[in-house]
Amino acid sequence: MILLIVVGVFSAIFTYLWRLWSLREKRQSELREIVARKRAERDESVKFAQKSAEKLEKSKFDQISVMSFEELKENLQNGSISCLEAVRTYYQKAILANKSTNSICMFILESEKWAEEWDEKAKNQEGFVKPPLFGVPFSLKECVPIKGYDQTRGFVQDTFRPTPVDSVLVEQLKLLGAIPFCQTNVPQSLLSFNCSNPVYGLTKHPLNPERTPGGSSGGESALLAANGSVIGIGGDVGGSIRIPCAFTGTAGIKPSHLRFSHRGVCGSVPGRPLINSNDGPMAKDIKTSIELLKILWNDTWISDQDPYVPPVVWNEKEFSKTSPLRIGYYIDDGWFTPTPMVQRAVLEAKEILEAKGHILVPFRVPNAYNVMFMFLRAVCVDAGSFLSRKLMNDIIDPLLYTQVLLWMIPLPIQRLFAWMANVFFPRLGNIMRAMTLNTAQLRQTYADIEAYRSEFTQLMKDKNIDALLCPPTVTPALPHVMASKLFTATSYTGIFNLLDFAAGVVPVTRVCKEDLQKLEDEYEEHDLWYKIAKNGSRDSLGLPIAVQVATPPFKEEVCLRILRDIEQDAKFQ
Ligand SMILES: CCCCCCCC/C=C\CCCCCCCC(=O)NCC(=O)O
Repeated sequence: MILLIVVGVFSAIFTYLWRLWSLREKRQSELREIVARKRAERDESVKFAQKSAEKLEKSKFDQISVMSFEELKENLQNGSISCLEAVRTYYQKAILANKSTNSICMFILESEKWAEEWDEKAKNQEGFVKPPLFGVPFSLKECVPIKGYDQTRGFVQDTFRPTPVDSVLVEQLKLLGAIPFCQTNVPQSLLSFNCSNPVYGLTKHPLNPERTPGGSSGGESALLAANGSVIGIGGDVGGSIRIPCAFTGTAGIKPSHLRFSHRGVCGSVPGRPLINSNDGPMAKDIKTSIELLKILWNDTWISDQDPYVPPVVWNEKEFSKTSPLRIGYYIDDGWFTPTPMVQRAVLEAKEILEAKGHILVPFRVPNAYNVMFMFLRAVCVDAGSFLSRKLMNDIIDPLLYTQVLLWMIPLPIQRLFAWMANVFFPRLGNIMRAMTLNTAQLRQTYADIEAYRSEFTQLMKDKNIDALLCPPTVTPALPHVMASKLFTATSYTGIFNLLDFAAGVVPVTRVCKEDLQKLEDEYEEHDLWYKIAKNGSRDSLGLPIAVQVATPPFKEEVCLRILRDIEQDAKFQ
């Protein structure tokens, strides 16, 4: 009798598990079919762009392909090249860049027609005045809403659900004459700084296919670095513009969150009120982003569309001041010591700024140990359950396994691990306590973030500091698999989302032999994360290294002025 009951219970459990497994397998095979359809659609879009590009004369391609953003704009304005020629040139350049990087999700098929329409207006419409970005092609991170295209964020379940309207930023760029011509790749969920997802695959660093171009705007950074685009739009919740730029030697800025509209913009986790994200420009240099932002913030068009955006226009007076600034700098935030190459870059940028007359003073990040804790708790507002649920209903990208595994551990067990980890790996212990257990804890963290914002900005005021200079992350571009394991290296970028500062990066130098020697001799492996950082930084000779500049909200012009000052004299090539 007992035996029968035992056998019955076991077979019931087995049947239940078997059904669950079969359902999952069925779902996975449906998802794989969807991926195949989406990839076929992408291949078609590449063919379309290739066919269109072939219609462009080689001499025109050679002429346009070497133009900077400024030159492109000028030549389109004076009519020596047409919008269609510019777009076709960038189809060709992007296809080439995509071959080595896999950075493109989709070409925007209407871009050819939009270019023709602008050319037609310029030719035949009486009294037509060319808008300032007339015919300039630009690329878009896949999650930036553009009408008629998916924003999957790397989730298979979100394919074939095209968005019905453009984001305010895309609408503005189009009105100003710019032509969105392709969407670029992201990591699944966006909450990572590698760049891989089951829909579009793995994006590779243009200088080393074994390494990541960063994330989550990694398709943008790879495409720009491989000369496939002249300007792109990325998005940043914890470093997603700045880390990809730093890894690939490109430049970009995340403005404070109220300088652009957020209407219809879908980030990684919706509903995280105190970790403020923004879209922002990315390009080969900061000069290009400055030119673009001057145009976008020329008037109050954005706040006329979206009353939540204050009517703050470009402050040329602030940008073109020549008086010296007081800049706080640090090479270590007290949470994660950067590798020697990253520290050297900050010191070199400091010298450049001092040579330009600015005053650099050491700055210590207050309460650094708590910043990453607050950041993670306030990003994963629901202890990761929104993302876990989405991921469980999808094909999970292998590069996300570490993160997913951590989220899957039940909260009480996370706390138990935290207690044990405190003994041999205190930083992990700190992080394992980060997921919130209840709304009271979350409310307290919001209160702590608000208090931290006050403390931080007061400290800057007391020390009379206008801006901060610091590393953007801990290492050069990492091998693909290491990025999601080192998610706590986002302390350098995440802090400025938590503070809602403007923050941008410019490349300053490249990894040299002395850096690698110092890495071996001096960089200590206090725990597993340091070990990964050290390992990931080996064999990185020649990879770009950037610095980060941050300023309080609505001081983007000061941030850009400093980034420009660094860019002008940095010996980065
Ligand atoms: C038991 C502890 C579990 C901790 C698990 C944490 C898993 C990692 C979660 C977040 C990592 C934070 C990385 C931040 C990268 C930010 C990238 C970004 O800016 N994305 C843009 C966007 O989200 O829209």
